[in-house]
Order: sequence, then structure tokens, then C-alpha cells
Amino acid sequence: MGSSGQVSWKLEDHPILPKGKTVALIVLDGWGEYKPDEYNCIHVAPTPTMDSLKQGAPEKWRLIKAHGNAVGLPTEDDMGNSEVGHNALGAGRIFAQGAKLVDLALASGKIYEGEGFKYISECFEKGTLHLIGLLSDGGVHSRLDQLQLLLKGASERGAKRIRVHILTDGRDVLDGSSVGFVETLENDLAKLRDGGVDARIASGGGRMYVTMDRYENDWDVVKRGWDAQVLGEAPHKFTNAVEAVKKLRENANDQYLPPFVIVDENEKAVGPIVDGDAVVTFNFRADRMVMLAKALEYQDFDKFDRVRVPKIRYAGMLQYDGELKLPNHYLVSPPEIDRTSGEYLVRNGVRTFACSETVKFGHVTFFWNGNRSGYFNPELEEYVEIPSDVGITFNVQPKMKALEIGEKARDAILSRKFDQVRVNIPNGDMVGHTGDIQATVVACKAADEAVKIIIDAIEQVGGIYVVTADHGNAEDMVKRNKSGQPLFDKNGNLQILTSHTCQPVPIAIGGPGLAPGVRFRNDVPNGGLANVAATVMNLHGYVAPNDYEPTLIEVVKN
Ligand SMILES: O=C(O)[C@@H](CO)OP(=O)(O)O
Ligand SMILES: [Mn+2]
Ligand SMILES: [Mn+2]
Repeated sequence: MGSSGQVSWKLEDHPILPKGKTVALIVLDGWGEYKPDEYNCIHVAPTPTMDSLKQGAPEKWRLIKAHGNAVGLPTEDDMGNSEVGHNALGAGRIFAQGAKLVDLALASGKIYEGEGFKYISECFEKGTLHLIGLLSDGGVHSRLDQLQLLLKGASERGAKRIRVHILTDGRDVLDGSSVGFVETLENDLAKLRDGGVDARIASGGGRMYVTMDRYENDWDVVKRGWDAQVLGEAPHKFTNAVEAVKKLRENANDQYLPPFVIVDENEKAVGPIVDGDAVVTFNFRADRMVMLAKALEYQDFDKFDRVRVPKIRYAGMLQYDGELKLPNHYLVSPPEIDRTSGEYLVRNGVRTFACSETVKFGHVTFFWNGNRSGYFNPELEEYVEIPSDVGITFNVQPKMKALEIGEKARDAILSRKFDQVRVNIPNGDMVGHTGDIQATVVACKAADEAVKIIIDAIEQVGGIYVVTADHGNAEDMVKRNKSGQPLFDKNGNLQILTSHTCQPVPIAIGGPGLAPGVRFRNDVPNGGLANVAATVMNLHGYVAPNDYEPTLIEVVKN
């Protein structure tokens, strides 16, 4: 059913539940459930609204899975993330995600037989192969072991000169871990050199300061990367990448390292991108690669002065935006996330409003709709983006735009122009990633206040609310041993967890429009994010398509 031509879009009416209720769908980003201790910012923060929803357990509040296999990731040790979380929430089915698809393509060798690899390998004879991406084993945007296999595979297939442009992490993995990842990569590159391949690290920088911006929040981030990777220019020059990262870490953490280039003994950059070269962006996840992909691929580009636009062959690890066909060439086909609940509902006349601030805007639109940008039907949909603050780490502004998002949703609800009002409230996640516990407590309080604004509006119009989250983050801010005790580093400092978690997330339903007798079923104990779409379709008065994961709710006679 890949092509929409053969799909029957008409949804069956729900036998009991009515149509026409306003449904508010609230996704708290990075809001999991964990034991209530001092490192659980959601517990520490005053969150009266979320607390009162929890009182509705088990009929109106429960936990659902948001990590690992439940969201299409390779293993149960993989924490959830926004891409796979919102994909599952919106699509109502579990798709093997980028991480897994790349694993399979590398294991079978199919990655080297595809059009994308053939396309770039045409440059191997005369040009350099550049690999740009996030260097960690976080598994959210990329994975080191995949990079290692790709390096090996490409050199076995004729790549003679390879340059790696690294982006240090510290967000999906512990801050400080980038030194170890760079050392590992350097060892691999040394082995390749022993085998006659001229392979080196050429440039680097921290993911949040260099290259990996998203949703066009701050093009300067991408420009810094461009200058280092393509032009070979950066404020910091080193002859060795391990040394670079160690030195720059004195003033910044891994996520925010300034851009640097590796130079030779004559101070000349060892790996600018020039005519005739091949480039692969090795992240599988889309959102933070789209901007660079545009800069590399678009002829007409006015977001910053590229100075020099090399004639290259460029391929993404995946195609990052199916609608924009960006990039044109890619090594692995992305998951085909079709027939999303958003598309079904709009095609059945459900008027939809979606809103977040820039840094999460694509989550409730692009990811929600199966990595597809744009409207299904502009007559029935309105997507509102509230500009995020630019150039700050969010611990200095932990309230972010939560209240503004709440107010926009409230206005959309009270206008009665929409049947579904969908938001992402970013605070738990974005502030949780900074590792600043006090700020994250403030963030959670603000998120709770935003939920209240929306629920109050739903009360006024007789609607229904669904409150859930895409994965954990703010509920646990420390690294722990197997028995859950916080871990300390060798200097006795608490090991702060900046990443997401593997914890389940809450889901709550309620509101005056919820029909009598609606409650969570108890026969879907392993329910996860993918079960939410069918649930929401029911609340709009429809039955979900057969192949959707089952609904979480039932209607019992009183
Ligand atoms: O910031 C991001 O890119 C990821 C973490 O790498 O977070 P989220 O999945 O919540 O967007
Ligand atoms: Mn998220
Ligand atoms: Mn996150």
C-alpha cells in the first residue's frame, strides 16, 4: 500500500464514540516515569496538573513504552528519541527505523550495491571521500560502529583518500566521552593508513554549535560547519584531533565545542571539500542533517554565503526528507512511513492545528506525519511555529516558549475552528539535555503550567485531552549502576545524564467530552507510543485501520 493511489482513506465510524469533539493532543518532550528521588526533576518540580492526571490511574492514566523495539529501534537497550517517538505516535505502527535499516544494509553488504554508494564511488579514483556526522555510540542520530563499517567498506571498494569531519556529542552520551570516541576513530584511521589508505580526521566541532541545528533555528550553526568542513577554515587549528578535543573541552562541553580544523605542518587544512570529491553525511536521523543537506545540494541557496560551492557527489546515509527528496542520493532507503493518522484524519475532514516552538516544530509536523514536510490539506490544517530563542543553552531560559505554546493551543481550541489541537512542549527534554538539574526543575514546572492552560480550554469547550510524552529525559538526570544507585566519576563528581532514557512515559485521557465508560483497557499491557494513534482516532469517532497497533481504550457500559 505504498502509493496513496490504492489506499482507501475512508475511516470506519466508531460504533459508540461520537465525532466532533475537540481533542487536544499534548506531547511532553522528554517526560518519563521514574522513581521519585532528588535526580528526578519531574518529581522535584511542582507539577500539580500532571500529578492530578495520575490520580486517574489505571482507567484514565497509564504508562506506555517509548524505547527499543516499541519504537522500531534495534535493541531494548536503545533509548527513545523524538524522531522515532513522534513517528510511532503519528503513524500508529512500528517501523524499522533508520538505525536498524542501516545495520541491516551494512551487515548484508547491500549498502554497497545501492545507487547511492555507486554514485559516490565514481569519485574514489580521483577525489576524496568525506564523511560528516555525529561521533558517538548514542544511536539517536548515528552510531560509531556504523561509521567504522562504512570506513572499512568504502576503503575496500576503492576509496583511497578519506577525510572524516566529526561532530562531538555529549547529548546522547556522557559529556566528556568524545575524547574516547575520537581516540577510537584515530586508531581505525591509523589502521587504514597502514593498509595504504590516506585516511584522517579533517575537522570537528560540538553538535549544538557546529552543523547540527534543526528546523532552521540558527543557520550560523551550519555556516560554522561549512567553513570548517568545506572551506577548511576555523578559529582553532590543531594537528591532532584528540588534542583538539581535549584542549577545547577546557572551555566548553562536548555538545558546544567550537569548530576546529586539522592542519599539516604548514598550517594548511588537511581536508577541505573540493571539486571532484564525494561527501556522505553518515547520520541516519533526519532533522539535524536537513540544513547541511540543503547547503550541500541546493544550487539556489541564500541562507549564508557559502563562498565556494564545490562540485561534489553527495549522498546521505538516508534520504532525510521524502517530500523534498533531500538529498537526492542516499545509501539506505528510509523507512516508508505511510498512511499516518494525521493524513487519515485530515482526509476524513478532521481540522487540525499543530504547534510548537522552532526547536520542536518539526516533531509535531514533520516527524508526526512520517518525515514529510508540508500540509496534507491546507484548507483543513494550520501549523504554527513559535520562534525559539537562538544562540543560548536552554538552562538559561528553562521556561522556553511553553506558555506561549499553551496559549496558542488554547486560542486554537477556543476558536472552535479545529477538531484536533496538537502540541509539543519541549522543556523537559531541551533543558534536561543541558544536564542542569535546577534549571530542569524549572522547566518541568513550566511544562506543567502549559498543560494546565490547554486542559482548561478543553474544559471550556467540552472537549477531550490526551497527554503523553515521546520518551524519557527529565525524570532521571544521573547515570546509575544496575541497582539504580547514582554513579560518581573518579573525582567524586556525580555523573550527570544529559541523554534520554529507556523509561516508559505516561498517557492520560480526560475532559468533559470523553464519553461515559471510556477507559484504558487492561489487555494491552505492553502498549507503546504506536498504540496512541488508534486511541486518538477513536476519540475523534473513528476506528483505526486494521493494521494499526490496537487502541488503548475501551468503552464499558455503566
Ligand atoms: O536533540 C536531539 O537531537 C535529540 C537528542 O540527540 O533529542 P530529541 O530526540 O528529543 O529531539
Ligand atoms: Mn523528544
Ligand atoms: Mn531530546
